[in-house]
Amino acid sequence: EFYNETVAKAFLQFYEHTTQVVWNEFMEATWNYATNITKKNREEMLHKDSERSQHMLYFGTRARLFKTSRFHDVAVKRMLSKLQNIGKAALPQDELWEYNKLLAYMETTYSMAQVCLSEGPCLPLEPDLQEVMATSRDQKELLWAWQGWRDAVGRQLRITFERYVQLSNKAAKLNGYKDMGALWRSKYESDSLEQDLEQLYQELQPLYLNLHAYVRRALHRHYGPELIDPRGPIPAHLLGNMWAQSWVNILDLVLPFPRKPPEDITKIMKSQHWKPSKMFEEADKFFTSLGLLSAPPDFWKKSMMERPADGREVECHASAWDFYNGKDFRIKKCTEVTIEDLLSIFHQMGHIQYFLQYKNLSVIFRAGANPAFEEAVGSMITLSASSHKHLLNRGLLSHQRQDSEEEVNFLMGIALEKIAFIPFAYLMDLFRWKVFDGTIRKDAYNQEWWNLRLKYQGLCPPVPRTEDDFDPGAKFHISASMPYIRYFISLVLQFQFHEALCKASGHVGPPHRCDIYNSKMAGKLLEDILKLGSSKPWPEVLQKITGQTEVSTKALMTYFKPLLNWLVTENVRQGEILGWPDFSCTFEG
Ligand SMILES: C[C@H](NC(=O)O)C(=O)O
Ligand SMILES: [Zn+2]
Repeated sequence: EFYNETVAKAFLQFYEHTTQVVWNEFMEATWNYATNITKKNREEMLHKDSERSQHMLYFGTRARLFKTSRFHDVAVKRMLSKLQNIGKAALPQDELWEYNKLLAYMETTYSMAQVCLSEGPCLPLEPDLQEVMATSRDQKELLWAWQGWRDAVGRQLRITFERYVQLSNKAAKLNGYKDMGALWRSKYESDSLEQDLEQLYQELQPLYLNLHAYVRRALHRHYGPELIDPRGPIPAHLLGNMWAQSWVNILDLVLPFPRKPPEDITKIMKSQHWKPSKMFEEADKFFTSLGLLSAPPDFWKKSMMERPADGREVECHASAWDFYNGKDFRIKKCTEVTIEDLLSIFHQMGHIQYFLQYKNLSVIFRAGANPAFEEAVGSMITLSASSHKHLLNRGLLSHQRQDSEEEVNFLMGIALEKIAFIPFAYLMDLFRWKVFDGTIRKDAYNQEWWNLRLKYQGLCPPVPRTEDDFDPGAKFHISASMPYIRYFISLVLQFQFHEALCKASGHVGPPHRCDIYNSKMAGKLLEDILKLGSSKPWPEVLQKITGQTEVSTKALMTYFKPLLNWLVTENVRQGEILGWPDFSCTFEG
């Protein structure tokens, strides 16, 4: 009966019916652990995970038995093929148990790590060490936080990570992939993914090189020639962020027109007594203004919007959660009242909106058209939410007009977030794909990580590194085994979405002045694709929203054109060298 489509449909119905309970219990147990890290909650999570894995194994192996080539219903074929990918559930019981324990160990080590001052308090990453990296202008203090974090996390994970790679690859092979990198890439349903990504990177590189050269000059001005070589890489601890993945926090050091500093929105939020709950309501209002759905009661009742004050150990890295019962959706975030966190909440609420829009689909299709779509929704809304027009309209700015110099300052702020991120978002999985396929061997993990950081980001470690270090492990997504190429693709996609929705909203003029707030037309365009979940191949979904089937950098380049013009002029005027021909990392002192 494995040729019989009716049997297949009954099989899928049975899957649907049993899955929601299994997945809901698994999500609850994982949530309980992430928001209260105790041994008991860890055991409960591991137990629920193995139940879910057994369920996946049962249905995954049976889905493989159906001969679907002559089936008519494309959705049935798509569902059966998705069911066959069961990831780590393919591992033998004992190895799955070991794998889940090492995954929990890595993520917990990251979440509980602190860096202790010689005498007195120990500081966690959020908010304390992030705060130091964002606001300190003392390179010794920055180095203390940067090195301390890597000693506390990266070094502890190195051995475990080696075993994680072995078991990941074994699981991937049992799913029919040559290694885990191949399994991760398969989510994009493309046999030219790596070439396409390299092409996108090449198109964006001129933007990055001009920003890098300009920022290097500004840091050279502030920290002096003993720290900054105007023809060399930039030390990685000076960019305002623990991983140098976003440079927004050094805007004050690099402002193109320093006599026209932007208003301090964080200060305005605090003076207006903003609270985390109000930040979530503000983001929710944006979505309902588009005619989209508001977060349901469970969201407001069960989310974790702040780091708990009762001393509980929690995982602070912000994330959005679907509990697979059509009514329970949550965000977990250790929110601080800052503009950076407000924009991060817009991003997370984009995930929630996707969950809400596809909640009536089969559970197999309750995902983004591809992982990058999931990331791009919230980031695209953030482009409107961070516009001068929107912030003014929401009472977070008071200067009515932005003159052309203030506009360059504004675009620089957005570029420090988006353009600085390009090479980081690209190299994170270039590194892991090479680790999984064996190109990068375990005795060179750290050296190879810094080779990529130098090649793509033009960064150097501020102090010498050895193979006792494991600096990639000091980034959440590597400790949490969370793929990252989704953020690189989302970076390009979100500007395509922004352009399409701005057009639908009737916006005329440059894209950086567009705010789709209140546009029901833009909302409808977005709603129609979010409802599809992962039920259709993503090029079809992309075409529905933008008219194109390709990911294209055109919209991003258009958005930053005024800034690139200014940067090129400025860099030529200063006689800047693009890139880092002095490629060796020197260590001051
Ligand atoms: C960009 C990515 N965002 C997220 O995980 O929500 C990060 O934080 O590195
Ligand atoms: Zn996200």
